[in-house]
Amino acid sequence: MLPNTDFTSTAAYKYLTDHFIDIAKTDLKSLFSSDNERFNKFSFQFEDILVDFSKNRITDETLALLIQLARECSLNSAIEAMFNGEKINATEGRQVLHTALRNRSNTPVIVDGKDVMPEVNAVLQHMKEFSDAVISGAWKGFSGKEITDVVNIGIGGSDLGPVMVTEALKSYKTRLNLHFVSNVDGTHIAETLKGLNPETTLFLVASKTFTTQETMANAHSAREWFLAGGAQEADIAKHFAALSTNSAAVAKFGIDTKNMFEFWDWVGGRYSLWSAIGLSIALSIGFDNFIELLDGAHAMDNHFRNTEFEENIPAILALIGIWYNNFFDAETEAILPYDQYLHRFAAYFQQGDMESNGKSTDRNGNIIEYSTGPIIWGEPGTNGQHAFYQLIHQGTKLIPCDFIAPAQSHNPLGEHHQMLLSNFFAQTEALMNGKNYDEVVAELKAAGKSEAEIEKLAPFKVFEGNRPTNSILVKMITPRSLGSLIAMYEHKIFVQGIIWNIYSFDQWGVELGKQLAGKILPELKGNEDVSSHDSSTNGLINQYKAWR
Ligand SMILES: O=P(O)(O)OC[C@H]1O[C@@](O)(CO)[C@@H](O)[C@@H]1O
Repeated sequence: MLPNTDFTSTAAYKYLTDHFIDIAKTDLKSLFSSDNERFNKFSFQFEDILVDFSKNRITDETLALLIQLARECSLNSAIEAMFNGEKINATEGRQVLHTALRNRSNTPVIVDGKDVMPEVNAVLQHMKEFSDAVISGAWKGFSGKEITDVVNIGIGGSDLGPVMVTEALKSYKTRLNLHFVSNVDGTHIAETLKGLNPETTLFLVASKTFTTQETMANAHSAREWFLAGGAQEADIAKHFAALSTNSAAVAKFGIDTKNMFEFWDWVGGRYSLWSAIGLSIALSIGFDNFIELLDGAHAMDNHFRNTEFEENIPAILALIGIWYNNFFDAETEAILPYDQYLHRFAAYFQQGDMESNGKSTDRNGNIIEYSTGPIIWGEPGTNGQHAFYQLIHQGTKLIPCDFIAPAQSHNPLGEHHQMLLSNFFAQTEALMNGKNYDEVVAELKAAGKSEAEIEKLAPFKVFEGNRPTNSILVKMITPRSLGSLIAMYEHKIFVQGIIWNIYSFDQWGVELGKQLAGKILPELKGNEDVSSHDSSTNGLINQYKAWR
């Protein structure tokens, strides 16, 4: 069982709350000027990943208290409960074992009395054989041609992870062209299928439940498109594979279960890219690179499980996040990758974080009185600088930011990478140091501005500074380092859920909308006006009917 501590009743929380004014009176500029060792003290290197959390509003005292908070919330026993396969996803009665999918040391992982590693490895072997065959061209379509295009049909955790990883690792791409269809909006599959050839297209229907409305609708449309292209029912086996836990539903759809890649209920959708859901990744970058991805995550798992919290990177990032979320009332966190290949990284963790910790009921079933999961958002740098950095620098909201960048680019073109990195380094420095009034006045004077102009303009050019950031510098984004980076954030999310005393691995909040959509869908069929809802919903539906 998970620990069940109300973190607001802990001694650490009480001390942090009672002394917040003093503890939070941290001026980053003075913290750095008074401690030459601050960077060395508040940064850790994990393999080829440097995590610099020194530009945060923390002191030794703050960090010690936050770590005490983690200990008072029995974080260690919670970590062991997860890795040991306890049913910590209590409302669904399931274990949480995405770590077993990348358990490259193959130590036994017992689920309901049975070591699951043999079946994990069997699926990996099946994924290897299949991806090798398709990539090599040995796998032929119904007209004898090799596959050129792979379409992954899935949504949420059956889409976001594969999209993010295949984009992030585009430099490792095989000859196959990967496409992703997720939205039930017909445009998504219509646009995707344009220009594809049924003879050389392979569909992966990715769905843990194999019941998700969007995915089933897209899969049926893909099937119709395929059969309309000259193929017979029997040819489906050569062009459709299923990634799911639900073999009965797969068979009912008409996919040969020999082409089914299984995973299990103890894998959460948003934690499933390491599973059969990662088949599109293996096809995109090759199976060996997919294994590298797993290796990197496994290395981070070992770090997280075996490192004291004082040097535990996911735990420290989690605790710093709680410091801002629960003591500074920050409501969002920005993930800002200075790497165009990582352009879907923040989107991935919108599901990863917000579907895990967007909860308001604690593990006792009581309504929570404190803040839990942050709003995750972000775009690659430098684009974000030309879109929303105004607010981050001079807005009224505190937005803790994670800046991520690779030291080495996969596209070393002229000075581009140095320009990118100069911005990466400058932004966190600017957010920390700001620019005070006197500095602004001096700058305007040097620019020849009159006293009147200076008096008018200066207030608008002041930067408060003291705005916190983490800097994550990766030697190069490789399958291994990306695997470690993803696992680092997964464990950060886990730690925060434990301390907030919530269940991070169910997602009941996605059900009500789906339920109501199921009721409205049949009402949209006929032409008669509807009156079964509130006046807004009735009005909208009836106007739709009038216009369609
Ligand atoms: O993989 P599947 O079962 O089709 O679910 C897709 C997604 O739908 C959810 O919103 C759950 O309903 C996400 O948690 C999940 O990743």
